[in-house]
Parts: sequence; C-alpha cells; structure tokens
Amino acid sequence: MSGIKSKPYKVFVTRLDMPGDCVELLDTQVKGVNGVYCCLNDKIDKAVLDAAGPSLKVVSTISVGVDHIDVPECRKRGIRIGYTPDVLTDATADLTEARSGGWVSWAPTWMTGPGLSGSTVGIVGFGRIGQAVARRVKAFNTAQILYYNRSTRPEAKDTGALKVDFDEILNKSDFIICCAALVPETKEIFNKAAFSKMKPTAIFINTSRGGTVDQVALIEALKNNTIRAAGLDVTTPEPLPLDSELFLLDNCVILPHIGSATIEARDTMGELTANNILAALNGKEMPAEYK
Ligand SMILES: O=C(O)C(=O)CO
Repeated sequence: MSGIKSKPYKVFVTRLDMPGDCVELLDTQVKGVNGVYCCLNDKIDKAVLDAAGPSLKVVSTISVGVDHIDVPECRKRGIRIGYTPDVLTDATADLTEARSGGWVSWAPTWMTGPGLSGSTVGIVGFGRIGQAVARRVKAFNTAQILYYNRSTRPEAKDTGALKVDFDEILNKSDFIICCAALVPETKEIFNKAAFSKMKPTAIFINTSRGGTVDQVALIEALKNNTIRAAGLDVTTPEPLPLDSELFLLDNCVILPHIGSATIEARDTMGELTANNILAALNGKEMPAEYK
C-alpha cells in the first residue's frame, strides 16, 4: 500500500465490509496499537478516545465529513485525523434524485417537476462538492448560480456563480442545494425562518448532512407547501425510521445517503483511509489529513 513499510501496529477497523483492499492490507501490516479506521456513522467521542487510551495516534474516517469525530478532543490528545476529500466529489455531485413504485401508465403531468433550464440555483456551502455541483448545473443552461459560503471562492469564476448572503440565496433560488459541512455554524441553518424565506416553488436538496436541517420545520414546510419539494440524501437520524412523516410526503424524495456510492469512489475512499493510517503511524505526511 503506497509502498509504505509499516512497523507492526494495531488498527481497529469498525466494519468488516470496508471497500477496496484496505482491511486486508492493513491487517497484514498492523499489530500492536494505535489507529482507528471508522465510518461516518461511528461516533468517535471522548468516551471512545478514553477507551482507546494514549496509544491511539490516528483516527482515519472513510468520509469527507468529520462531524462524527470529536476534533478538539483529538487535537488535545495529539491524535491525527485522516479523511477522504476530493475522491468522492464527482460521485456526490452527480447525485440528483430518484423515486420508486407507482408506475401505472404514462400520463402528461405525472412525475413532472420544474426543469433547471433558465432557473436560479443556490448552493449553500461552496467547497469542493458545491463547486462540482455548480459545474454540473451550469450545463443545464441555468440562468444564474448563487452561492453562500463563509469565504469568497475564486473558483466561482469558472461557473459565474455569485456570492450572496443567506437571505438572498433563500429569496432568489428556484433550487437550493445544501453542500455545507456540518459544523456549529451550519447546524439547523435550514430552519423554519429559512424555509419561510424560500419561494413557494422552491426545491430544497440536501446531500451534506441531515443536521444542517431542522427536520420538523422541513416537514411542516413541505406539508404546508411553504416550499414545493425536497430531495434528501441525508436525514436525521440515519437510517430514517420507517414511521418518519417524511416518507409519507409525496413532495419529498429520500435516498439512503448514497451520494458517494460509486464503486470507484468508495474503493478509493477505503484505500485512502487505510493509507492515512499507515502514514500517520509511520510518522509520514498523511495523504489527506484533516487540519
Ligand atoms: O464522505 C462523507 O462525508 C459522506 O457523506 C459520504 O457520502
């Protein structure tokens, strides 16, 4: 793996079905102590870090999101964090929406929705994935792409995306796409007030984290037609309980957090996660260290 000759270390891998060759490769190279290889649904909190003890040197997650890891606590203990940026950007940006069942016959208005052509698309969170989404929607002949982001992104010139404030993106967008990382500032940023500022024809899409949305407020907004519809690849909790009202709404499409689910992306993520661990344990520069 990446030609790194590893000393014997012990790595705890939270699942047996990690993609790529990572488990086998790590298994053959690690004995002893010191790394955790985890998924986005493994909470790596203080209790876990305590249980691992001072031998733990690296936590490597097979995800770009790190909201399941207690980052400040890792910093305090000198534990390095590996993640998987870039390698899932295209797969996640490719994801739009899908629906199953109920196909009786073709009908003129059945399953219709507004097209992207001529529309204003607002992207909240203009990092790697947000920018990749902008490149894709631009190809659909959109009238305008807006973005909301903490910092101005020079890459926006590639798509002509315009930085606006949060209220403006809510007021003006026909499609609002959340690509923002879940951090304290974005927690439930899409709340009742936010939905009430959107157009009644707006479509809300979330491919980042369910925690960016006040889900009760979203359900109300969909039920009251405050907005037209939502497409969610992420929810709170995950998996979404079968009795969730979201499943009953015919203006909400739900996917099971599959934004990055191409074989290529997941294999690359799996191997990057393993390589992050090996590099950290061998005192090398990690291929993708979360800083
Ligand atoms: O990598 C992540 O953070 C994901 O959500 C995987 O789709």
